[in-house]
Amino acid sequence: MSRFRDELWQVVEGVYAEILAHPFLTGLTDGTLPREVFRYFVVQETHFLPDYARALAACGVKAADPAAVQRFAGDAARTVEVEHSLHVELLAAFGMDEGDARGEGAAPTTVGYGSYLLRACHLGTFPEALGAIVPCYWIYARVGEELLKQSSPDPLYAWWIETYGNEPYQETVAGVLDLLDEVAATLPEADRAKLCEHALTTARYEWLFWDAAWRRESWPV
Ligand SMILES: Cc1ncc(CN)c(N)n1
Repeated sequence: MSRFRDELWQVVEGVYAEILAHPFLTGLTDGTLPREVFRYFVVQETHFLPDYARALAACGVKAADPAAVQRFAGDAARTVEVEHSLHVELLAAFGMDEGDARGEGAAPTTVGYGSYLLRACHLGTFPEALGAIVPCYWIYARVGEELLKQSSPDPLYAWWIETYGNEPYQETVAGVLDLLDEVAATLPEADRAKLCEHALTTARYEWLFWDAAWRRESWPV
């Protein structure tokens, strides 16, 4: 039986292929990614992750099913516990703390991506919120799984890869994809199309986020 996730993957897979081919990601696995580019990425993650956690919590508010409410509320908390903490530890490896990261400010792509997620999760329906949020989970899980096959000679990069490639993160994402299939089965075609549109936009933002780090994007004025 065909699953909605397979349909959705067809929508984002071209973007995912570009992500895997991006020099930021190939540089993570072969260890050639300049540390300064990774440091920039970690700083931007410390700006992004609180908005991501807020978007997850807002997505949970929209869910009708108590199990879905619990999932997104729990994932909002885990984002802070696991992902944000990882990035605070990575900052420490660069001799920085959260205050230093805040001092560097959020780049245009970070502001744009966080704002888009918050907008979709606050102003959209539950399926729209889900569409916007799913690529954040799924693309990181696929990237983690793929990169873990090679890992990295750089211990900092290997640590980052393991967080997303390892079982706990993969299991979390598998649960969200089961939920996605269940929800999509109840939706009219027009709502599924909207869900896919949001997913394509956030998948593109995922590419942009890595690309912005690669370019060390800053506000031009
Ligand atoms: C930009 C971005 N997107 C997704 C994830 C995975 N939660 C993340 N940590 N950062």
